Amino acid sequence: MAAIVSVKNLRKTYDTGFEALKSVNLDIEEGEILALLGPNGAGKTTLISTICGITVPTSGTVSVGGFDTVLEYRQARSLIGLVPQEINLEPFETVQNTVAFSRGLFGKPRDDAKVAAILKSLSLDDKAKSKVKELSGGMKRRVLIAKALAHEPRVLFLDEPTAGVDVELRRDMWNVVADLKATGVTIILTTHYIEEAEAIADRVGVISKGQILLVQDKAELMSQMGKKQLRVDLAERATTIPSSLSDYDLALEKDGTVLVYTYDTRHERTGIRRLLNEMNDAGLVMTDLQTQQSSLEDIFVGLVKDDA
Ligand SMILES: Nc1ncnc2c1ncn2[C@@H]1O[C@H](COP(=O)(O)OP(=O)(O)OP(=O)(O)O)[C@@H](O)[C@H]1O
Repeated sequence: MAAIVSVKNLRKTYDTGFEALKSVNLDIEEGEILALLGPNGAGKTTLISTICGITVPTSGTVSVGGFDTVLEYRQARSLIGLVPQEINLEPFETVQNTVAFSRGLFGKPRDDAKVAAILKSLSLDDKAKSKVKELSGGMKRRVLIAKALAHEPRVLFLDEPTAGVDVELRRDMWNVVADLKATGVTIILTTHYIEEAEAIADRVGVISKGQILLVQDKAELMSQMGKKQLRVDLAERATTIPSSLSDYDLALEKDGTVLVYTYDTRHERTGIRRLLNEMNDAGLVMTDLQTQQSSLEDIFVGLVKDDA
């Protein structure tokens, strides 16, 4: 698949001297959902607003649909829809006008049918004539998305779309995002919530302290999640792993006093019983054992901690 957004060596240092982005490189494929995960202050909003051309980069380039976001701002910006973190709607305006007005801002001709279709796709058709202030929080979030889609962008950025919303509304938003993807829109969302990335992303990027630490296919990350470890305390320190145990994914830790066996929980047989027998045959005496599961959360926390 071709990259619709290409970020090259992007740096952003704010006037305060704070380096919010440190040479970020990222390609976003057309039609994918990419979730950018990161702790508070990691630089997620800075990255999104720089890609969208709202924040000017200190150096580096961003292209969207082949257009440079600084040199060809208008063309690039017309391909982008941005759903901000904060609800920034005009309370006394109707839903329909809010969306139609936003379309006009991008120089698109008036098209009532198009606006109606966008509202319908977000189940807002029966609210078209309602004033924004009359809507529930969930409906307002849908209006924000409708507004961002008004000029028919090809790439939609959602900055923390479910921050502070209840579980039901979060799931509702996930369905909205999945429906949008089905229409061919490329979606980039930032989130604090690991389960959100798990639920909807095709790829997951982890950002910390202004750097992208990893961008990986979610299924691959999930397969790492499926890994479990058995940690066996040994009665005596071992210097090498006996060759009779070479079929197992084993490592020695804690100066040879702990043998760690990594296995895939999705396999029907873990091989633990056989391993313990074979360890016994090889003369390795165990004094205790524990198992631990690595999760996306562990991977994420580990990455962010290593970066500290
Ligand atoms: N206009 C600004 N001037 C100076 N520093 C800024 C500015 N905007 C953001 N920062 C700093 O840059 C860092 C990254 O902020 P950013 O909002 O991009 O992070 P984030 O990952 O989106 O965080 P959150 O999840 O809390 O929204 C933070 O330390 C923030 O204080």
